[in-house]
Amino acid sequence: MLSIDNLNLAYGDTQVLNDVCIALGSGEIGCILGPSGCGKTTLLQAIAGFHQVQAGKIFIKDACVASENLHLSPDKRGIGLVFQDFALFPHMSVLDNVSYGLHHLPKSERKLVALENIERVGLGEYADKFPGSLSGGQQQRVAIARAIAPNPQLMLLDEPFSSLDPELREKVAVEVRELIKRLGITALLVTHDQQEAFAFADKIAILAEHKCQQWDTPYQLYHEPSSRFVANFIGESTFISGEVMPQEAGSASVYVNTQLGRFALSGPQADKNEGDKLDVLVRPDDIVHEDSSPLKATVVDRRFRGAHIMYRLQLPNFSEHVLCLAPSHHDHSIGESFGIRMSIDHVICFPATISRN
Ligand SMILES: Nc1ncnc2c1ncn2[C@@H]1O[C@H](COP(=O)(O)OP(=O)(O)OP(=O)(O)O)[C@@H](O)[C@H]1O
Repeated sequence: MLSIDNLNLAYGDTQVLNDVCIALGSGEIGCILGPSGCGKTTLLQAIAGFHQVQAGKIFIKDACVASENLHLSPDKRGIGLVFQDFALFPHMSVLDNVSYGLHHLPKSERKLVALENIERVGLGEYADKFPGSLSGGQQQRVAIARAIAPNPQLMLLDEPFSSLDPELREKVAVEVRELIKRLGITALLVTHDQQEAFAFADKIAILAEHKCQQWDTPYQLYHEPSSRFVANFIGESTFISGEVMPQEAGSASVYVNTQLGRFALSGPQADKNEGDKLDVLVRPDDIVHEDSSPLKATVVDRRFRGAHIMYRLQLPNFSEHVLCLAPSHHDHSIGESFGIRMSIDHVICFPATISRN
C-alpha cells in the first residue's frame, strides 16, 4: 500500500532524509520513531505531498506519487491526516467537523457519510456536540472520523497522542489501533514515544542520522537490533564484554565467553572468529533474580516500578554494570547483593568498544 524507495530530501543545503526505505502492506500500521529533529515529520509530510523530494520514489497503492521529476499534489494522493493537536474547529459540531473534508460529495450525501463515519468511531450520540465538550480521547476519534470519511487509501498520524495526559496516552493508542485495524485502514504514525510505538505499530522505522536504521517489528527491534545504535535506542540495554572461544572439535557452534557464562552465537551472529572481542547486549529481562545462584551482584541503584524493580547491578571484579528487572517482592537496598542468572534466548553482540580490565 505504501512503498518508500531510497527517499532523499533536503531543506536547502541541509540533508534531512538520506536513502530512506520503508514499505507497508495493506491494513498494516507502521510507525516512525526517532530522536527529536531526525526528520520524522518531514518524512510524513513528504508522503502527504507537502515537500518535493530530491531523489527516490514514493508509491501509494502501486502508483508513483513522488520522485525527482514528479510531485502529485496532496489532494490527489488519497491520504487522511491526523495532527498532533487534532486540528478540530471548536465552533463547529462533531458532524460539521467530519463533513468538512467531504466537499467533493453532493450536500445531501455529505451528512450521511459524515454520520456513518462518526458511528464507525463509536461517537454516534455525540454528532451534535462541540469538540470542547468532549474528552481528549473522544476528540481524537473525531479527528480520525474526519480523516477516514473521504475513504483514504492511507492514513498518516503525526504525534496524535502527545496532547493527551500520559496515563491516557497508551489507553487511547490501543483503542485507536483497534479501531484502525477493525476498519482495515493502512496507517503510518510519527512518534518519539517508544511505548506508544510498541502499543500501536506492526512495524517500526528507527530514523536517525538522516537514515532509517532499521524497519522491523517491535519484537525484532528489541530482541534483534541490527546496530548498536538501535540496541541503545530501543528499550534499556547494557553490555558486557566477551570473547569468542576456540571452536570445539566436532562442534559447529561458535561460543562467546563472558563473566555471566558462555553463550552460543546463532544466525548472522555466528559470523565471528576465535579471539574476537565482543560487547554482548544484556537486556534487563535477561538477568534473572535467583537466590540459589553462586553468581552474586551488588545493587548500585534501584528504581521502583510497582510490579517490578529495575536494579542496576555491579558484577564482581568487573567495572561493568547490568540492569535486572526483578519482581518487586525481591526488595533489596543499595549495597545489598543477590544471586543472578543469565536467561538469554539468543545472544546479540557487536565489536567491542567497552574498556576491559
Ligand atoms: N521548513 C523547514 N525548513 C528548514 N528546515 C526545517 C524545516 N522543517 C524542519 N526543518 C529541520 O529539519 C530537521 C527535521 O525536522 P522534523 O520536524 O522533520 O524532525 P522531527 O523528527 O519530526 O522532530 P521532532 O520530534 O522534534 O518533532 C530539523 O533539523 C529541523 O530543524
